[in-house]
Parts: sequence; structure tokens; C-alpha cells
Amino acid sequence: MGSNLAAVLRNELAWFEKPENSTGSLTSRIINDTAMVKTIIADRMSVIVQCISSILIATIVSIKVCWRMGLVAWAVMPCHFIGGLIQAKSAKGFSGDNAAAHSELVALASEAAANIKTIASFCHEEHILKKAKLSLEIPMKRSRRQSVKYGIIQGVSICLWNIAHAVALTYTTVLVQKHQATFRDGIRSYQIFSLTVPSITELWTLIPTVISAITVLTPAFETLDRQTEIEPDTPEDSNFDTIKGNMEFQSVHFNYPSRPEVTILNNFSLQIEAGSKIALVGPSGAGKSSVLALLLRFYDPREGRVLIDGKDIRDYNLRNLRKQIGLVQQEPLLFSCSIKDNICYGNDKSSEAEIIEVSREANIHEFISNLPHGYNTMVGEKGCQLSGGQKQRIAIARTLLKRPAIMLLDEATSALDAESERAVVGALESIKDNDGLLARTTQVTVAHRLSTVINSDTIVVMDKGKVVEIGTHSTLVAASEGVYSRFYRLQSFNEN
Ligand SMILES: Nc1ncnc2c1ncn2[C@@H]1O[C@H](COP(=O)(O)OP(=O)(O)OP(=O)(O)O)[C@@H](O)[C@H]1O
Repeated sequence: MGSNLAAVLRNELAWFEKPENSTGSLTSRIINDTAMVKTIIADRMSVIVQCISSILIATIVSIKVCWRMGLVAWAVMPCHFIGGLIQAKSAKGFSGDNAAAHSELVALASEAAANIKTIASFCHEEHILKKAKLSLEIPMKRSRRQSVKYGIIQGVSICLWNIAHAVALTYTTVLVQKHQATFRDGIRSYQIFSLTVPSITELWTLIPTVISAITVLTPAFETLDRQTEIEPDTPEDSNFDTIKGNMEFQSVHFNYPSRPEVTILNNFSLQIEAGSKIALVGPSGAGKSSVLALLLRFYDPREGRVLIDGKDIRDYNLRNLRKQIGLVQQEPLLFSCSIKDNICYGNDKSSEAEIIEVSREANIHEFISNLPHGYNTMVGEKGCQLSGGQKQRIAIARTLLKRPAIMLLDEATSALDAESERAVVGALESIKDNDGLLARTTQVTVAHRLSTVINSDTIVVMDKGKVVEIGTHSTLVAASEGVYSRFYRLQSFNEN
């Protein structure tokens, strides 16, 4: 189970975006695979060993009592073997189908649970149930057909086993008639042979289970063996220096692996100086969040390079690099634990004083202090017991505690009211990195609300994966025909 989960978590982000690796499918696969491994190793294997030893002992004893009969027991073994083989073949497809149907149902249930508010507001419960029923229909039909086939095959194999019995019994009578064995030894030997048959039968019925389990486990082995495309631990970088925060995009062309035909960043170049505050603005879908994703190396560009402090991002040990980059997203997901544990996430050694300090900076300390259980308040699954703005502020506090050299804010204050946003943005402007080496952390902010980014050192306006304008707020507003100045006029008009 542990290595299975480790193998899953090692993969690059694009792997998680494949439909077959959805949350539900992964959950179902991890649970099924673990149960199946337990069944094979703990339960079935012990029975298989027991059967083999009892067959061996019985064969030796029966040969000792009447060697001719002992040899007959082995001579009719092909009947058992063929019977077992037919069963194994028919059971193979059977389990695979059940596992696939199960995985689809779990994926549907987990998606429904995660989106229960949307489902309830659209009264879409019936639709989900219909989809669940539909997902089971084809495997059910197939299962019914397989059951009939399996029954017939069982009958044939039992028939073969009975033939083996008949041969052995007939041969016993022949031996007795020919005085090659006494009646007592013949019956004793046949009796030993008969007592062994259940073990042989059990052995051959267990083998199909093990074979079908291997079929079910194939995806698990594939996951365990898979090489991640973005390796987080190489190169090993024991003398890793703290980064300053200079960033550069050199003619970057990028598309998401799940949608290779759509170019997201098209010859994108940008230089960001350490300690500066950069804002990315532009229409929805322009590629702003994708720029942040590349800085965290969630994906690699198709062409071009992303440099941090003059070094290609691919040459860094990714874990060390990511430790120095903080990300706050628009919809931060909190973990189902206390507020304190959520703020400390990834910084377990932080003191109480540090936690309170970052909570003050994120303008959330007062709210937390007024809760009956304060910092020990549980937030519920994904932080469902908090408002969007409260979640965002806790996520900001969590990132501030990291004291990162680079701070990436993706619509991080969009759910805050104007006053709260001003306080948080003010706090973010003055934060220092972990070593206090820089006057301030390098910040890249993505925002639609221009009031958030007015004070940025540089504002980069993006459209269709390209930089279309770049400058400070005042220079961009001065260009009256520019995209930014049009945005600004529109937003000012709306606010008025
Ligand atoms: N994981 C993904 N897989 C495939 N396509 C994606 C993925 N994420 C984003 N896209 C696509 O990439 C394009 C750029 O998305 P991105 O999120 O970078 O834009 P954005 O400028 O940040 O937009 P917004 O302001 O709406 O957040 C969009 O067309 C989007 O549909």
C-alpha cells in the first residue's frame, strides 16, 4: 500500500490529468489492489502450500502401499490439469471486468461527493444515479454471460475429475483381479488417492484466482514501474544554495500534454529581477496561470527554457527548488485538520509565535482568535467550514510561513473584501525571504482586479500566450489605445 501510494505521488502533474488517473479511479485502484494483494499473499498462498504438501505426502504413501496405484494417481493428473486450465482461462476475463466496473463506479461516487453542492443546486441526483446504473449495465450483461460460461466450464472440469476417479477405481479392480495387489492395499491406495483429490481440485481452483488477481494487479505493477517524466529527486543536490529569485523565460513554447494541439505559450519571453514585484494581467485563457505552473515545473515547456538565477529549471533538484517557492491559488484547498496544522503544513517545526505572526500578516489572526477552539478549530473536508476569503487568508499564512524566495499568487486575494485585500497585499509587499537576504521576496501576481496590481514594479499584459504590453501602471495607463488602459477604464467605470 505504502509503495503503491509513493509510486502514485511521484508522478508528474500531467499524469494526474489523464482520465484513467482521476481521483476516484486512483482511490478504487489503491483499495482494490491492496485487498487483492492481501488475498493472494495472506490467504491463497498458504492454502496453495498446504495443498502441494498434502499431494506430495499422499503420493509417497500411496506409492509405498501399492506403487502401481501411486503411478495411476499421477497418470490421471492431466485430467485435473486440463480441468484447472479451462477454469483459469475462463476466470481471467471475469475478475478484470468486475474491477473495471467497480473503478468506474467509485470514480463517479467520489466526483459526486466532491461536487455535492453543484449537484444539489441543479437537482442532478437522479442523473448521477442513472449514470451509475449505466456504468454497471455493460459489465453486468458481460458478467451474466460469463457466469453461464463459467458454470458450463465448471461442469466440464468436474466431469474430467470424475473420469479420473473412475479410471483409478477401475484400475484398482483390475489389479486385485490380476493378484498384483491385495484387496486391502488396493482399497487403501485408492482411498489415499481419493483423499488427495480435494487438494488437487482446490489447487486448480486457486490457481485461476491467482491468475485473475495478477490481471487485476497489472495496472498496479504498471504504476509501480512507471518512470515519472519530471523526476523530483535528480540531480541530487546536497549543496543547494538558496535562490535569489531572478527568473527568465527564453522563447518558451508550451502546450499541456493532455491537449497537445493547443499552443498555450507562444514564443513567450520575460525577465523578472530578484526582489521585484511582477503582475500578470490579461483576458481569461491568456496563459497567466500556465506561466506560474512552468515556474514550479509542474510541466516542462515544449521549446525554450525557463531559468532561475540563470540556471535552467531542469537542472535543479526539484524538491529543493519548490521548497523555496510559495504558491497561493484562487481556490486553495485546505486539509481536513485544524487551522494550526493547515498553516504549519510543510513547516512542522514552526513555533506558535511564528504561526501567529504570519496569521496577522494574512489578516486572519483576529478571526481565528475569536473561534471557540482558536487555532485548534477543525476546518472540515477541503476547509468546507470556512468562507472562500478565510480559506484564502489561511493559505496565504501557510505560504508566508515558508518565507519563500519566490512567491506566486494566482488570484490569491480575489475572494477578499477591498479592505482585507489592501491589508494582505500590503503585508505581502513587505515580506522577506527565509534568510532575510533580499529586501523583499520576488513576487509574481496573477490578478484580474487591477487594484491588486497597481503598485507592482512591472505589469505584464498577456494575450493568447504572448506578452502584448509591459510597463508600470502609469506608463501603461498613459498609452490610451493600449489593452491595459482599456481594461483599467472598464474596471474604473464599473467601480464608479
Ligand atoms: N491542465 C490543463 N490541461 C489542458 N489545458 C489547460 C489546462 N490548464 C489550462 N488549460 C488551458 O490553457 C489555457 C490557458 O490557461 P491559463 O489558466 O494559463 O489562463 P489564465 O490566463 O490564467 O486564465 P484565467 O484568467 O481564466 O485564470 C486555457 O485555454 C485553458 O483552457
